[in-house]
Amino acid sequence: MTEARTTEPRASRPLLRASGLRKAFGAVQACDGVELEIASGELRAVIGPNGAGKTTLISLLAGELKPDAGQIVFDGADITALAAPARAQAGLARSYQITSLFPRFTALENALLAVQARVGHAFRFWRPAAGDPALIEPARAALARVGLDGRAEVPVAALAHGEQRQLEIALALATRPRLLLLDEPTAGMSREETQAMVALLSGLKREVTIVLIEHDMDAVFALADSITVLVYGRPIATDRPEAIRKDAEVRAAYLGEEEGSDDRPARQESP
Ligand SMILES: Nc1ncnc2c1ncn2[C@@H]1O[C@H](COP(=O)(O)OP(=O)(O)OP(=O)(O)O)[C@@H](O)[C@H]1O
Repeated sequence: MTEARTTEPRASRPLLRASGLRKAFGAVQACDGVELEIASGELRAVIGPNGAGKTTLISLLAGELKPDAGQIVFDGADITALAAPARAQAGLARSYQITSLFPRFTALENALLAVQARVGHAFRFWRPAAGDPALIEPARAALARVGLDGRAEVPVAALAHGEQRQLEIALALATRPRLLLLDEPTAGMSREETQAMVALLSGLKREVTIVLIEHDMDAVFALADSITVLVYGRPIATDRPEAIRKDAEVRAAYLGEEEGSDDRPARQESP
């Protein structure tokens, strides 16, 4: 790891700091000089119109995309040059927008694979760890944490969509992250499933620092401690939810509302 540690005292420094982060795809500047500070224990929502660069930002933070410029410091260490697996080992986990589960394996088998990856058995694939309590216990605990303990033996393909999304979060938790990056955890969910996901994330708050990309504004305003609004790859505002709700520039740029037309933002859905 590149150990360019800062001299800042741990208590006062942010858990994650991105500075001058840039990423272009051809002529599209998807991430255009992003500055971001995430405090330990906070739940930060990142919102913005389609194509604003939210997923690109998460991929840069997770180490799945290499920035053209900029720096990412996690817990005082410069992780900019680290690939995704090393960032996961350092405590930075991503849960995916597109499902990354093994559909024919059970929920428990999927969780076991995530725990195996954490303890360094990732490439002894597929050696079921069914008899190993050191793996089974954390795998079952991760399932219980997301409310799937009763569904451990069910193949992923037979789980409801909402349960699959819960399982994705369990897999991320199985790596014992300090920072969890969530890309649209409620995408494609029914109203009831969304409510269950909001309850789950509400329970996880404080246990783990969370950066949440989300289009469902009810979920965002229910969960976020603070909100960053991205437009054309740039944060145009970062503030507490009440202030974001009232911010005229945010409403004009993102929420598409006439100033003062409503007392809360319109709900935006994924396409
Ligand atoms: N791999 C890629 N190759 C080329 N262009 C890309 C790639 N990934 C993203 N882009 C472009 O970068 C811009 C930002 O995309 P990104 O997916 O990060 O936005 P987003 O805010 O997550 O959008 P959405 O809300 O629709 O998921 C878009 O113009 C998109 O077309």
